[in-house]
Amino acid sequence: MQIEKTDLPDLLILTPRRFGDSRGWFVETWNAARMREAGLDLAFVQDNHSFSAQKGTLRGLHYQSPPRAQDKLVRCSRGAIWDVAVDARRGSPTYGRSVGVELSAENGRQLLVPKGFLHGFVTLTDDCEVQYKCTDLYSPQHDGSVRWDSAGVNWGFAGDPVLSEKDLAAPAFADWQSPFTYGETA
Ligand SMILES: Cc1cn([C@H]2C[C@H](O)[C@@H](COP(=O)(O)OP(=O)(O)O[C@H]3O[C@H](C)C(=O)[C@H](O)[C@H]3O)O2)c(=O)[nH]c1=O
Repeated sequence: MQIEKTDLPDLLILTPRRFGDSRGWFVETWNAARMREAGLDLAFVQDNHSFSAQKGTLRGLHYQSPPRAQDKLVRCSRGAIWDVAVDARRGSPTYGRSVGVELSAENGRQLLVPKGFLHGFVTLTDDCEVQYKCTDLYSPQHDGSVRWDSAGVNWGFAGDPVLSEKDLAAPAFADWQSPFTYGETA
């Protein structure tokens, strides 16, 4: 598994090895032992899978607040997305900074989004499928959003995205009180 650092120290890009042959390819999209070997000992408890029909669909920026914060391991299994994480940990030297990376069925890259980061993506193709593992179960009362266009994120996307009502109504980053503190496991 290839591990790449990003401009945000705790945000990593993982690319598991693909075994190609005349039929196509095979990949272990997640392997607990391999993650542990890499010092990434995360206990995932829920798998999510979303389908977005239209290019330009934007889901985010989302989080679950402590004590139900989630680490996420995100991949795109059909089409392509611009996947984004924003450091929302108060006191972090990179607070408010974001990183975006293209995840696609073709490149097989995965973004590891730690607790304390807002997460979102915009689809770069029609018919996009995104799958991600979470280290805590869904908890609606801890589920929160911040407006997609309020955290200085470069989405690499012009025009109006397709948004849910919830995301349209989300507070701006500047008006939002982050529940995360740097150095505390959320
Ligand atoms: C997240 C979630 C949602 N749901 C239900 C609740 C709603 O009835 C429906 C759609 O939920 P939502 O509009 O929050 O889905 P997304 O906009 O894709 O939200 C996700 O998108 C961004 C990119 C994330 O990182 C989060 O995992 C998550 O917030 O699925 C569940 O039953 N379980 C879940 O874990």
